[in-house]
Amino acid sequence: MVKIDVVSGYLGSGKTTFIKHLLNACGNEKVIVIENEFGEIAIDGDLIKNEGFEVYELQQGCICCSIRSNFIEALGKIVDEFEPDRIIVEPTGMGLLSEIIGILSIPKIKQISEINSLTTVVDAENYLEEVEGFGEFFKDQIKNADRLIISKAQFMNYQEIDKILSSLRELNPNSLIVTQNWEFMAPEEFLKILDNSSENSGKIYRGNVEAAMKGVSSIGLEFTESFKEKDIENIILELKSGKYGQIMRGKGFLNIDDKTMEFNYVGNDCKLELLNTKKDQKICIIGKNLEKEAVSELFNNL
Ligand SMILES: Nc1nc2c(ncn2[C@@H]2O[C@H](COP(=O)(O)OP(=O)(O)OP(=O)(O)O)[C@@H](O)[C@H]2O)c(=O)[nH]1
Repeated sequence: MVKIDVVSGYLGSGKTTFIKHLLNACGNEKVIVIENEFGEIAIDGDLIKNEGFEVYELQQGCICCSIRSNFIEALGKIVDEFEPDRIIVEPTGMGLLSEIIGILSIPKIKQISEINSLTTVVDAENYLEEVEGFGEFFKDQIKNADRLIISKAQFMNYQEIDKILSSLRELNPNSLIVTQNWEFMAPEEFLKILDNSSENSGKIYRGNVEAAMKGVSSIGLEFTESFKEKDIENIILELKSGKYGQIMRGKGFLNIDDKTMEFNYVGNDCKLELLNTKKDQKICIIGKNLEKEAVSELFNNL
């Protein structure tokens, strides 16, 4: 039986980062990662392929709803063709863990695989704010998990972490909760989190996300010309202003002053990190009431 590990979590919570740590401990296993992206431009798959791992990408919709059948087909195909020991599934940040559990429980999938772990990554820096507007997503992802992994805990103080912990415990009293700073964890510890047994209530909670999903869309942009640092700083300020809609996530690769940078917009903050490999320039932006044309002009009319 192929083990399936689902790594869910809200937009930008740290799912791909967690998976990258985890893969470093899977040396002797044949692992395939299924990456699901909400938008038409794939970013996470590139980040994992960069590290030399096998990735199967499913784009333009969530595997839990609009491209559910593609997910079922992909699982069958991966098991048949690659015979992996383990499949790690990263749903989109808007994915519903309840629906994914439902899919993994259909007889056709249960015959070839078994759920090993249901992890939800919780972003310590943004959780309390984001849960206000997107509570039903969080409830679905947190209540149905058997492991809750807190990311970016090192940036918070004890009182803030306590507040997050009591909120998580209220939603899910049984699950394992990990608050360690990832930078000090050995890769094997990440794997142990998934492979040691843990519990959840066994009841499936279905989030009612219709209201939270209203007006959410994404845009994918590709570029050939390099950017100047000053231009990107201005673009980030503009995106933060709210004039272009509520930016929920931005990610991708940009050439800035001849350097390849990873662009990461999470919460209301944006980070640019230097990459060692050259990349095609592309970004994906997800937002509520997104002014797509204006966003495109912002990047293209410099
Ligand atoms: N320092 C630090 N940064 C983190 C941690 N987890 C995530 N990040 C940063 O948070 C940003 C988003 O992380 P990703 O791993 O891409 O998040 P994601 O959940 O895969 O994002 P989506 O798939 O787009 O929803 C990146 O800039 C990461 O470097 C952490 O524990 N520590």
